[in-house]
Amino acid sequence: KRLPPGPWKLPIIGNLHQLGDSPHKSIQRLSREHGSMMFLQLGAVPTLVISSADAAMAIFKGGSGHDVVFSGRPNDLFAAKKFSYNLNSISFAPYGELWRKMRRIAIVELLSSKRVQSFRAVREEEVAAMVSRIASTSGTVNLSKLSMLLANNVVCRVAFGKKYGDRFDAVMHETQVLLGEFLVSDYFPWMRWLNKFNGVEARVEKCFNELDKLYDDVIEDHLVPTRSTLDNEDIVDVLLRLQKDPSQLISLNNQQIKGILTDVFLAGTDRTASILIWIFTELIRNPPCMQKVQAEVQKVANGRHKIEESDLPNLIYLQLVIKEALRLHPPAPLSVPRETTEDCIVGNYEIPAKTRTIIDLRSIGTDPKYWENPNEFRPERFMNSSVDFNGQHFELLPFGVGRRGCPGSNFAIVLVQLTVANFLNRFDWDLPDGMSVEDVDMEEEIGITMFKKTPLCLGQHPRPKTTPHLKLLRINSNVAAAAMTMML
Ligand code: HEM
Repeated sequence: KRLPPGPWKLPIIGNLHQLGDSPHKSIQRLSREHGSMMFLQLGAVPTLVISSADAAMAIFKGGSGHDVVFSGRPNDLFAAKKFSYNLNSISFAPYGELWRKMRRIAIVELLSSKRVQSFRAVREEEVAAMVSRIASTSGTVNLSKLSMLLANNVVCRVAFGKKYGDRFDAVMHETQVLLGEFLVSDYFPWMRWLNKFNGVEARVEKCFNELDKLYDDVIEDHLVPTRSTLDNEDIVDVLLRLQKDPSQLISLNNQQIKGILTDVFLAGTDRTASILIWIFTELIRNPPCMQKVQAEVQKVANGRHKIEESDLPNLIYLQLVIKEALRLHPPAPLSVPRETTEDCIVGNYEIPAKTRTIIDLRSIGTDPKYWENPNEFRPERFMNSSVDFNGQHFELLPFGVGRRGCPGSNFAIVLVQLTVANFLNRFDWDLPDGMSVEDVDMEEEIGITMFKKTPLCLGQHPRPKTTPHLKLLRINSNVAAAAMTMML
């Protein structure tokens, strides 16, 4: 086969030894040497890495015909298979009828603009509660921890109707760890027996059983006959309603409902929290951007303590800041792995069926062909630019691309905007005493979501309440002048 180029490989392990502790960085480095379509042999798994906008375009641009072939997911990742209820989730279902029907439910019922809008009160209440919590803290706050807690609270209420607190936190954290862990059996399927001896299987079973029990409890809470969902269905309500609806294309079984809940939970919590942390990390390192975005937020707040969702369309610079953070720090930098469903030819290369495909979203977002000074945080680059993260612009793909692209971007972005805006409206932020901008640690911890390795701890200083904007005062003085004239 005319495979794409790649580094030399060792017998049996292939290129695995070249990935090291930070696979996303090693892959980026190797791609620079071998090209933006690179072939790696990871143990027994043939792997294609796509790392430029042009290479992504060659596969996913409408009309190339390859999008479908690259829409499979691997079906033999040990932890993913278990936590997706044996591939009964949107993220891990094989490309085909089941996936299509579940994805349709996600798009039409769970994550549509209307549904996201119906969760507005939850977001506003939880962000306000977090602002009060920060205000009552003296000294520095751990923004990494609080971002995670906030995202978790919102997703719990939106998905389950109430917060489940520590019980959920712990089990979700362990699920993430297990999904992100390097497992020998994922690269050498004949070594699956190893998971029994190194404790992985026991950990996965324990964690899965806890999660499953939790879902059972949540579902039971939703089945009490007195429960009223007239005005505000949560995601479990919607899924249970669809389960009973004979007009649906699919009658979801409980395994599938739980698989979808895991999708929502993992993506909704971690990826949202991760980008919040990176946004604040970049703002604290770039004081002019911080001042500019804060000035914009305060202008729009016009003396009010709260930024509401109706204010968000007016926060133009804030939107550029979020786009720029997603470009430099896509929360899933290597996306969710794909697998080719059949042999295909891309450009000059032959790509065999069952090739695992990694889309290196970070390399794409920093492709020097499309981005000037790609590693600098410069939100202004998006001014007067139509480039967006909706999967249509191949140089910016933080939410992935093609038919398996992320269906949850609306859900995430509105919470991110609301949180950043309110945190900037209510507080000034600075680095803890003795720390300078150069000391901010940018090291990343790669799992299925890429977090900042060391927690982001910042000083917060409540902002004094400002008087309403001058324009309003001017209106008031005009009203006063008119009243005076009338009196005279
Ligand atoms: C900042 C937040 C988020 C980012 C950066 C993100 C990113 C991604 C990426 C890169 C993928 C893989 C796409 C591909 O294969 O091309 C993905 C898939 C997915 N995401 Fe998100 N995501 C986010 C938030 C969410 C939220 C909030 C939800 C749901 C509540 C969600 C649900 C999903 C699902 C279900 C898939 C699998 C889609 C499929 O296989 O058909 N995501 N996401």
